[in-house]
Amino acid sequence: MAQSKEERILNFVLQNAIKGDPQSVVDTIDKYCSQKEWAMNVGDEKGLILDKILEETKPSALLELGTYCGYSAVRIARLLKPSACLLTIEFNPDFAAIAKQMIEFAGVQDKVKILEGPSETIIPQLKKKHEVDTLDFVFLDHWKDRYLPDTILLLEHGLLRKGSVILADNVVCPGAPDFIKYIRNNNSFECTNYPSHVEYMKVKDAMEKAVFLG
Ligand SMILES: CCCNc1ncnc2c1ncn2[C@@H]1O[C@H](/C=C/CNC(=O)c2cc(-c3ccc(F)cc3)cc(O)c2O)[C@H](C)[C@H]1O
Ligand SMILES: [Mg+2]
Repeated sequence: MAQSKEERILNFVLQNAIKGDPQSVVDTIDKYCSQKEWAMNVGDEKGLILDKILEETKPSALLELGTYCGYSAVRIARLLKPSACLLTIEFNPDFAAIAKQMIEFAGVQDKVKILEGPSETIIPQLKKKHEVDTLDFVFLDHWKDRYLPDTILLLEHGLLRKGSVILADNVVCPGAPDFIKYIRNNNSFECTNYPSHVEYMKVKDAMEKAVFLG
């Protein structure tokens, strides 16, 4: 069976990165995806914005929507304090399997839990089944037309508290216009836009940070 692009990315990491070193895993994926095959990881340029916001927020309870190959899960986990935990939701079983291996190779498996399934099913289960109280940080990077419905779901299930940070990738390209319209017009959120570029390209993109005001 021919290898998928995602399998090729994982194999390149297994053969070229340093086991147990999350920074080397992040750098190796960026090297492969900028030189060999483009892939929709948040990447190095937007990754630095993500890093900075994480260092400012110092979150303990984190949620990511759209694990894909696990690039941002490793990137986020490498900055977390020992007691912090990232829950990352991925509904494609092949990608979830690749991300699991990526996360374990990076040595961050103690801080990351992959929840396999659709976000709309798993989000309502977070409090009872996954012992979440409220989330300090949410990274949106799944299908762009799901950012808004899933944000509303988080609110409906009482998963955000005063100060919770939502960070959304790709609000320019591919774009998430309904999410942006909603969040910027909702007085319960304080929004900041971070202009950048699509990973590994010169195309304009941006990330949006929305702090929930309670
Ligand atoms: C319906 C179920 C919803 N619930 C769900 N529940 C769980 N998991 C879900 C759900 N919906 C989706 N996922 C998973 O998340 C991932 C999907 C990620 C999607 N990301 C993009 O489309 C993108 C495109 C570009 C781009 C830029 C420029 C271009 F020219 C081309 C492409 C750049 C970027 O940075 C991008 O993140 C993964 C593939 C998919 O299985
Ligand atoms: Mg993205």
